[in-house]
Amino acid sequence: MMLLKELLHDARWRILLAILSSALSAATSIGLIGYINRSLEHGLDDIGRGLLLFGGLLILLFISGVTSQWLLVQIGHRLVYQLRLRLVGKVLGTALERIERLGSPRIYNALTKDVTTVATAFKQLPISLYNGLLLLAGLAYMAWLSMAFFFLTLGVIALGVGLDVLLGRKVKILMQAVRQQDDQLTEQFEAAIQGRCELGLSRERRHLLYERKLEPIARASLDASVRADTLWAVNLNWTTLLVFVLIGTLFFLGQGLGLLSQQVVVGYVLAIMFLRTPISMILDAIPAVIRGHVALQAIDALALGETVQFKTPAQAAQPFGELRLSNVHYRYPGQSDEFAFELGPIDLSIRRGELIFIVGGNGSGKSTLAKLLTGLYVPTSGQVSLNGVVLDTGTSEWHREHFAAIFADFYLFADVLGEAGNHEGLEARVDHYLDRLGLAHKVEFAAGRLSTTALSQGQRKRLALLLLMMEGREVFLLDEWAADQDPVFRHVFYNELLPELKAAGKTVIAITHDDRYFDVADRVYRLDYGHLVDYDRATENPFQLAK
Ligand SMILES: Nc1ncnc2c1ncn2[C@@H]1O[C@H](COP(=O)(O)OP(=O)(O)OP(=O)(O)O)[C@@H](O)[C@H]1O
Repeated sequence: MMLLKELLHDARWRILLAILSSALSAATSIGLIGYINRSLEHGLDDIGRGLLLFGGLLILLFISGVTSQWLLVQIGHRLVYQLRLRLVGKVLGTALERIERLGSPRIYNALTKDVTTVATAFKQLPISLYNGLLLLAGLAYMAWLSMAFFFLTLGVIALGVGLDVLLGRKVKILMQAVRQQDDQLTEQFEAAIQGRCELGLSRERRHLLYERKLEPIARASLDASVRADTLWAVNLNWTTLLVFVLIGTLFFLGQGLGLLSQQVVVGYVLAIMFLRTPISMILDAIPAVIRGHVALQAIDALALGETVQFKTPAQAAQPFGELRLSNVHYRYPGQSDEFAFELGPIDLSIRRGELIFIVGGNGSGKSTLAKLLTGLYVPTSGQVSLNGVVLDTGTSEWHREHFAAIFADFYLFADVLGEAGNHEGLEARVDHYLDRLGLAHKVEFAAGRLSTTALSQGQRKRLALLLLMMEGREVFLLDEWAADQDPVFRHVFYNELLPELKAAGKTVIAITHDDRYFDVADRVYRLDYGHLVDYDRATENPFQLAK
């Protein structure tokens, strides 16, 4: 909700102007009805003056209506634009642990579905505001016609609103369920797309996904949606019924019992018939507004961080000197049971220009350690410091500025960025590395972009290495980079590229299992279920550790 409040605050002047022009438009509409009613009752004394007044009111109605709608439409679309940008900004500014915990389906749904739902709701708000003002003007006119009957009208309205509130609550609960089911559905959609090879091979797995996972969630979502819309349809018909109850009472009191004058009856009937449209438009808008509210709650529940800042950190990245870990422990958030993985205690110091290898079995904590070293995770206890500056939420961006990494689940961007954050003057170096990495025949570099990223896994990793070389960071972290390379290229990597990086003053931390090349490293460490120990190249074999 904070996000919406901020955005509404930014648009407060536009909103005020829109309310004023909507009020003018609504007052003019009611003025026109009053004028017609008065003319029916008293006749027209002066046709010229009457036409002028009627024409003037029509022009005012047109101008104020168009102005209010123009302003309100702008507010609605701007809100979508700002909401999208702020939300992506917040995702970019949120700690990696939180993003990993939320999972991609929830974030995708917030960025795509929730933003659109909030937008749809917000686009209803201006229309409802306009219709609400019309309704108020109509009620004021009714009160002026007959105060006694106006109180009766208020009683009928209270009956209508009472059911609205009651059903609105029920509808909201159903819509919250539908929203949760949306996340579960997106999870299954993701499985259907990402698991296409496995699903293509296994009829049983397709059956499981379609019949036992997807279909029950889709059906529950269908049932809840139908129930919500049916409840609201009942409400709409109840309102129509109340409108006719009001008109019937009016005729009974006026024509039957003679308690109301002809002018009051005709005025009321005209006003009620006129107000039927704004009333039904408001009621039509309510489900969309409830959905918008549910979507905003879903966005809030993500508990994203602050919007990312694109300006350079106050402290500029300085030459890398030393990375030090002192008594570092790390536990994944929310993991507290006895089976939870814990990294640490870890004490380690890595100095400029060193080539460090880390080995260890599956699940021993190598990737977790890599994220701690690069500042993507903040330790649960103990200290990580770079050039003596302790890593915390305030310094983590500055810390990260020193690193470039290729993780096991890396994403390959097609845009190439140099040290200055653009692609100017990179052509010769990119072409040189495309050639060295054996990709010159497959990939071209033009206008700052690689011509393709649709390559084999080993080739994609080579392109990732090229991007990393261009960024000019001081410390490289490579998580099992060579695992997907052929023997020839593995040799080039360990015997040519790594020594070249070291000679250029770069610091390289490589997670690897390639014991044939361990002699290239200055130091080799072994991770043993979260504990870091020195690895003895003379006596140990990394593959025994994986047992
Ligand atoms: N996002 C996460 N949330 C909770 N636990 C996690 C998460 N990621 C990893 N773990 C746990 O942390 C432990 C270490 O995982 P990590 O990925 O660091 O191991 P690794 O040594 O890199 O393994 P591998 O060689 O298989 O890549 C594992 O037991 C894993 O279950």
